[in-house]
Amino acid sequence: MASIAEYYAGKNVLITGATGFMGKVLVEKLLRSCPEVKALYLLVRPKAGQSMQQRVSDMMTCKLFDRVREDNPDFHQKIIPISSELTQPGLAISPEDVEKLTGCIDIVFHCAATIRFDEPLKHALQLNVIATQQLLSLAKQMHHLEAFIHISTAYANCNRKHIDEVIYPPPVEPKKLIESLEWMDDGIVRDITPRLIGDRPNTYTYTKALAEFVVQQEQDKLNIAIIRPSIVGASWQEPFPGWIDNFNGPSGVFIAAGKGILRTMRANNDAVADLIPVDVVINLTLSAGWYTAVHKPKSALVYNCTTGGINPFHWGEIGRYTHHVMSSFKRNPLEQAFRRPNANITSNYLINQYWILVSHKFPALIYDLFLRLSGQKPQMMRIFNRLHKAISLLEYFSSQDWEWNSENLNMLMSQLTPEDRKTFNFDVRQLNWPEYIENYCIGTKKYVLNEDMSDIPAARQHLRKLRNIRYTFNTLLVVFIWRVFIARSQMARNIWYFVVSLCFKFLSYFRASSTLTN
Ligand SMILES: CCCCC/C=C\C/C=C\CCCCCCCC(=O)SCCNC(=O)CCNC(=O)[C@H](O)C(C)(C)COP(=O)(O)OP(=O)(O)OC[C@H]1O[C@@H](n2cnc3c(N)ncnc32)[C@H](O)[C@@H]1OP(=O)(O)O
Ligand SMILES: NC(=O)C1=CN([C@@H]2O[C@H](COP(=O)(O)OP(=O)(O)OC[C@H]3O[C@@H](n4cnc5c(N)ncnc54)[C@H](OP(=O)(O)O)[C@@H]3O)[C@@H](O)[C@H]2O)C=CC1
Repeated sequence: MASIAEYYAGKNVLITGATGFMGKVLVEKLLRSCPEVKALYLLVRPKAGQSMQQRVSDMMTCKLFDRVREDNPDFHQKIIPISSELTQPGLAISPEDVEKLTGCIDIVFHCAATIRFDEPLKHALQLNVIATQQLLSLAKQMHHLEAFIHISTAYANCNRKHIDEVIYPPPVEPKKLIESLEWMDDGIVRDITPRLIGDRPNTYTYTKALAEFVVQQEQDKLNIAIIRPSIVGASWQEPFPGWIDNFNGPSGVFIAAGKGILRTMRANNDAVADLIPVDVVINLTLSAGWYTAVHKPKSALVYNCTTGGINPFHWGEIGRYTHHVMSSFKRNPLEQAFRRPNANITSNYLINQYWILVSHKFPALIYDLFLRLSGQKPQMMRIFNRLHKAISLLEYFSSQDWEWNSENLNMLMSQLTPEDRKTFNFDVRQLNWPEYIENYCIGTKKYVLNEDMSDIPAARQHLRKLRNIRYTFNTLLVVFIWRVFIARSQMARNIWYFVVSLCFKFLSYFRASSTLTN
């Protein structure tokens, strides 16, 4: 039987969401580990004044592609951008491109989605469900299609505690919902959204669940697999450790903590932090593509791609044992930190609120006052308000535990040759969490914030300065409080005089004894 790389040799692959975090890693891995792949057709839209060609060219200059560039400097010849806006009818693909795609595509990877937790329902539905439906219609017209791989999320069914590798009945029939929302204006949709999403926390998980159902409806006509990753984090090994390019999920939290902005967060210390490295997800995705095309399972296979049941890591291990995120950022500090990194995790609402007041709002207020007095625009309170909004949306995921079944993932691993198991490694039993978190933190510094590692001595110096400012501030605060206290209490005054006279006596004694010895 063909190995994975042999299977992809000569194949034309269609990828949506290639400019996104996971899409880029998928493109890179295909080019690097399946060098005989014929062509990658990427559905890309123009964005922020850049044409789709410009965006794809920029993407290929990214450091992520360094290894591919070394192996094959002409790799860009295999990349064919296709203009497409997924929220438009027919995905806004030109008739000529539709003809080209239907004539040549062998396998589809559908990664594109809106992953925002606060996305208005209509837009999330348009992109995550309707676009998936349209892509499936296009896929059905493809003459040689062998597999359709849909990227979902392990949290699509987060209203359940135990999640099997099955497609659960949708909360509502997608077609009916689409029809009903069509005539409603945005205000009405916003008002009824909480009732519609029910026990799910946001429109993202709700629409991803609907998308799974839409995909399942096509399982008789197409060879389908669904990949459900949990919280996708920086790369573990490939193409190099710690690659990450966004603020989503834990990355933004780590950065905010490293910058000394985030000092407290609500999470259940004992709950599993189900992080999964992006390279693991992509290795599983490519393996599932191979298996689906070669073995053509009778019905769509779902692969829960999680770590909790295999190699668990807990939120408490990030927060409580300071050798992880905090110590990593002390060893490799971020530039221009607001305060020294020192974040704590608590599951207690009141304690968290207390620390938000003392460690977030109070310093922000003082800093903004300082900015105002020095003629600058206050900004810290605004930053904290945004941080609190983001954190409140993440807390749902950091405060609970889920249990995912991973039978299909294990079955797939057993089907791989020993060589493929190494090249397309998705065995997270070997993942060393402290090392992974350290590389993750360094990755946020290098690839998200684009900070130079050679600036670390200056960043350390800045942290020392912050520590001295803190000591000075604390001393002044104690003296101030004491002075206020002294002004109001005779007993405090007596204690103060006693301490001062004791110090005075000690100094005189010290001076006298040093005069004698001289
Ligand atoms: C030290 C102890 C730490 C312990 C805790 C660690 C981890 C956190 C806990 C839980 C993580 C759970 C994650 C669950 C994931 C579920 C899995 C999934 O299936 S999907 C994908 C996950 N999706 C997301 O993570 C998206 C979440 N984000 C959003 O929904 C939105 O970004 C938002 C939070 C609602 C904020 O929206 P807003 O409009 O205010 O901002 P923008 O997103 O438009 O961003 C504007 C601008 O700011 C930059 N940005 C974004 N976030 C941050 C940040 N945290 N810090 C700094 N800067 C940030 C962003 O890049 C934009 O910049 P620019 O305009 O230049 O592009
Ligand atoms: N990141 C995570 O933690 C997790 C992600 N997932 C799933 O993985 C998949 C990929 O996520 P991730 O890479 O992190 O997401 P990103 O937000 O990084 O990427 C989203 C991709 O979708 C594309 N896209 C969005 N809207 C449109 C549109 N209207 N037309 C064309 N393309 C569009 C984006 O293109 P553009 O650059 O033009 O905006 C981008 O390429 C998603 O399906 C997500 O649900 C699942 C679990 C966890």
